[in-house]
Amino acid sequence: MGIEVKNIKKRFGKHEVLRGINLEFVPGKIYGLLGRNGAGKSTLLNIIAARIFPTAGTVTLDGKTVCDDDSALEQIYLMSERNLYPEGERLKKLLKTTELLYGSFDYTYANKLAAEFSLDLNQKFGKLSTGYRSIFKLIVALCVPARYVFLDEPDLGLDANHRELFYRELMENYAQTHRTFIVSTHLIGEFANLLERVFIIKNGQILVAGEVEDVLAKAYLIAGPKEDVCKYSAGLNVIGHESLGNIYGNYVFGGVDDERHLPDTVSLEHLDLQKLFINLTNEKGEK
Ligand SMILES: Nc1ncnc2c1ncn2[C@@H]1O[C@H](COP(=O)(O)OP(=O)(O)OP(=O)(O)O)[C@@H](O)[C@H]1O
Repeated sequence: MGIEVKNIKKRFGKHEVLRGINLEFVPGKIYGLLGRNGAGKSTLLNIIAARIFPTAGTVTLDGKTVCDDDSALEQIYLMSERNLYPEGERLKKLLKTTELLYGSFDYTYANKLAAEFSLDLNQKFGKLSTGYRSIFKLIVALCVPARYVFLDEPDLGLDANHRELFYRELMENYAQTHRTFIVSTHLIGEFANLLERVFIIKNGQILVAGEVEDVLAKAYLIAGPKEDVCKYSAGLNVIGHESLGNIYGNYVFGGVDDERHLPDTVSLEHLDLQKLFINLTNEKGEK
């Protein structure tokens, strides 16, 4: 069961941002939702959390339409990249409001996290720096009882030390609760090892969906002298290339058949998630 997103379309005026998105989030996994700036990630997450309505399509949780069903809606929490909290409100009061909305809230855990991140919960939200706004929103996201937690750019403004701490806390929370986390981020390199499944969104559609391991198993860099590389890559799905001096490289997605003879001059290695993402989404003018 889990969350099923079926044929979601979203138009802002003439701009068709989402063009028939289909995806599924099953319980107990960590997902990455990746896409370039303006690809439509936040729009999609806002639709899933019923904050905005789609032009077409449905979102269900265990078969119940999320926007019509309060019991389904309270199982979903979206940490937005936008700051939706009143600037003049104290953080403690904002935690109370969250508790009222979600029925319960883990204050012991929130206090522990606040101490770890050196966040004073007596402060007003408007007084926080960009990084501390993210930290506060992350604490809320980790302490609400929702089964599906969507994190939209959770790393916004976090320094390297706080990012490490956040990754650690996220994994610890995941190990203990087996909730589903869906992370939309541009820090692909840092998140790659934490993600189990990935969706790559491009031009308002899902371009790649699957287990990170399976996706990367199909992604290669073929490198060597240009002529040999091009000969070896003939007929493969070449998604990009690069040259460094005499060495030429083709990026390939979709696998390499075993029958091909690899010349001694050519090397074949797997790509990491960030390199694959860059090459799949590189076209100028496309998102
Ligand atoms: N309320 C709105 N009215 C009009 N256009 C909108 C609105 N919200 C989003 N858009 C447009 O939809 C497109 C997708 O925006 P969205 O914020 O979903 O992208 P994103 O993938 O989250 O981008 P980023 O990584 O830069 O945050 C953009 O072109 C944006 O300008």
